[in-house]
Amino acid sequence: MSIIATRGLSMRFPGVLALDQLTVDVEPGVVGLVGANGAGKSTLIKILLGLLEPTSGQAQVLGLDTARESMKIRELVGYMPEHDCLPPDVSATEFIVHVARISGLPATAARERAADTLRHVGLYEERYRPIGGYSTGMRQRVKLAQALVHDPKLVFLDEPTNGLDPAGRDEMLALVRRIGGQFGISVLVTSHLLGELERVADHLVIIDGGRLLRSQAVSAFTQASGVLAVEVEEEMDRLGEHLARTGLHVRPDGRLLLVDIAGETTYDVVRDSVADLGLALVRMENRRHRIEEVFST
Ligand SMILES: Nc1ncnc2c1ncn2[C@@H]1O[C@H](COP(=O)(O)OP(=O)(O)OP(=O)(O)O)[C@@H](O)[C@H]1O
Repeated sequence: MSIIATRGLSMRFPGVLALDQLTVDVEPGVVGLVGANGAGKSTLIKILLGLLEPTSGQAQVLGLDTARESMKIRELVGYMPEHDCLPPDVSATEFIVHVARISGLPATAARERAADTLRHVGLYEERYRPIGGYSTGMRQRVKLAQALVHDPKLVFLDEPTNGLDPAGRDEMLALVRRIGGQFGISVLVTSHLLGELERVADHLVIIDGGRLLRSQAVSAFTQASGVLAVEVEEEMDRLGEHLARTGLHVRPDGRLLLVDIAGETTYDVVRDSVADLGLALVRMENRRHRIEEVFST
């Protein structure tokens, strides 16, 4: 079953068409929603949650209609908004227990569930301190915890890496992956950085100006290219010249030699050349496309 299905979804704000006839179906897993700033990502999430009414078209989340069943959708879905408005004077524990109570858990269960959730998102001793003194990374974790505390089937994470330094981004992306893998919760995660979502998503939906550009499994973007990447310990140039003399197209790329595959014999030619020249082969592999390359062509 699709976790998200939209049909001809449009959203017009005064002077801006934020979504333009968007039709897309998404299967369970970690789904990356990619688009430049203003592409319509947050607008789509708000419609899916029933917070905004679309100008036209329909949408379903977990098989539920966003126009008629938004309360049921909110029971089953967690939402980490892009911007935060966390209360500065209470601790993460107090805040998350409060959110758990709002979602209907009794007091003891809410405390247990909040403690588990805060541990899962990587907040430990600091969870007893007031949120006002937290770093951006810690605030993002509190926002993530409030999206997860009611045990949703699906979470919408709107730009979870926003404002984080490279190490903080890596940690947040690892958490996103763990939510999808270890906890078995489907995730719709947005970013304006394609390379970021390429690392954690199973499927990518790419929008531009409110329109669907592509919706495709990450593996389909990164399928094998017709290029062999070869790395030798030393004398890469000598190997390159040797291969060029056999008629192969060769070019250096950092520590790698990229060889256009010209039939099945290419592997043998490279292997034999390395042996003939007495070089040490580090690796030889069929290069995979990087998604960014697919979009730059
Ligand atoms: N409530 C609103 N009123 C008017 N225009 C809006 C409103 N919300 C969004 N927009 C406009 O709709 C377009 C899409 O905005 P949206 O926030 O969905 O983009 P986004 O892809 O999430 O980008 P960002 O990451 O910058 O938030 C933008 O041009 C934005 O200015």
